[in-house]
Amino acid sequence: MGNPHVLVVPYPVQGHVIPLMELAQCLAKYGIRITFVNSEYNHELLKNESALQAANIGDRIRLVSISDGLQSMEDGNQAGRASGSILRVMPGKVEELIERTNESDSDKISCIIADQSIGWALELAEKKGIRRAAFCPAAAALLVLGFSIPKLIEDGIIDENGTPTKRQKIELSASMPLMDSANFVWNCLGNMEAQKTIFGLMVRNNKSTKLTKWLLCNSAYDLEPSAFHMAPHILPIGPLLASNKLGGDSTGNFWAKDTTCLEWLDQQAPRSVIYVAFGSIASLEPSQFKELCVGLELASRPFLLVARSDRMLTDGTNGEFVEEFKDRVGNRGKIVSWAPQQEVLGRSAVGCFLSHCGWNSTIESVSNGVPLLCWPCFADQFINKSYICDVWKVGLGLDKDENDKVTREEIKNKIEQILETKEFAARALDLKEKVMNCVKEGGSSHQNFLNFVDWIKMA
Ligand SMILES: O=c1ccn([C@@H]2O[C@H](COP(=O)(O)OP(=O)(O)O[C@H]3O[C@H](CO)[C@@H](O)[C@H](O)[C@H]3O)[C@@H](O)[C@H]2O)c(=O)[nH]1
Repeated sequence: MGNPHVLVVPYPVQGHVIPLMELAQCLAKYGIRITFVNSEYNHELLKNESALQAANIGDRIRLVSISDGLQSMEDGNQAGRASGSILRVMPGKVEELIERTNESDSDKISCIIADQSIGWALELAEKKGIRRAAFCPAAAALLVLGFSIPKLIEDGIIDENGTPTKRQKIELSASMPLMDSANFVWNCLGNMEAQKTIFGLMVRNNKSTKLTKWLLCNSAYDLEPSAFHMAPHILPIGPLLASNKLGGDSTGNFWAKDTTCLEWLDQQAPRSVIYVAFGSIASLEPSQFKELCVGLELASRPFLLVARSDRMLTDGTNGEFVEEFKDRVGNRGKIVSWAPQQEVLGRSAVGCFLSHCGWNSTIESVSNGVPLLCWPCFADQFINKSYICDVWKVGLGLDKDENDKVTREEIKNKIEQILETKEFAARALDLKEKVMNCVKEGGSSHQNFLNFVDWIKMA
């Protein structure tokens, strides 16, 4: 019997592929062979990524592609539509891949690690008699919220479709983040169709997750003690970061990282720079984007802004505006279309991170002791914001005005407040130490990971 062979199946968007790729590399270090399944579109973006090639551990990680039924990256970013299409097309393709791979006796798949948000992959593993594990790239609190759906219905907080019966704030248990029923992950997606699809999938995924005893999560006991207390079967193995591996760059990026910003950062004073990025999906509408830029300008401090041309600069007028803006701020500001984010957050020049609060961005910031300014846009980002501001107290929220806009004054004021109030940086450094201890040898996340490796090798 050769080394175990694990099939890793992420939900095909950037914020899920990066942490699953980190997990794949951690497993490969322990001699486990990996077949990593990408959608055709993502595969094209990833196959030339130099960091990934460099980090390939011998021949242990093999990237393969299958169709996900989506026509474009943009389709993939429409939560409801994407999930529906993925559900129709991907299971059949993954099944074919398993059958093809298992034709060879020496290559048989011994385990499937499926993204928790695609529970069908666990159902497929069960049908094929293959051992299986689920991995959640988001907070354990999101899983706990999902598990609480029957109780939320029973208590009359939501109806059978997930629609809140009234607007209210709920706390699933003490020290869990407060959740606004208007911002439940399934009902801040923009339309009813998306809500129904995502809500239905969460209910189904709750059931599929029971098909394995391994429910891993990219989090740590020290980050979410109450959530893990409520659902002790969730096992944190995070934060999974490039810096936790043998070293090297973060991998799994769909776009080329502009590393010129690292040289620029190294010329700035310690804790002076505001790093601004909204992950891979969120976008600001043109007038809000301009207001953000003017707010950064008013703050009179160095800033590094990630503005992808397909998300932030969609309106033609933004392009022109950005050129004028760049002229005005000169070397005080740096704009890139995709940053090496994990490396950026590790630089001493970064004083705070203005973020949409995707879970990866949240834990990357926390792991580097960087305080956050929170601008959540959709899905779990509101829960993450609540952790940052109310539970860990390592950040501040950016409030919207009566026109639903974050104004330039609000941006300038909150930047000043977070950089000038020393307690935010002190608490962020304290949290960093606790969290990084979890992934060190002997730490709780590390131990969970080793137990998981042992289980895979028992096959
Ligand atoms: O210039 C950039 C911008 C982002 N990143 C990386 O891209 C990832 C972005 O992930 P995340 O912060 O989680 O944001 P999204 O891409 O929006 O992630 C989706 O997936 C997450 C995990 O489930 C959810 O928490 C989010 O709400 C959801 O939008 C992170 O690893 C970043 O380091 C870069 O490397 N360079």
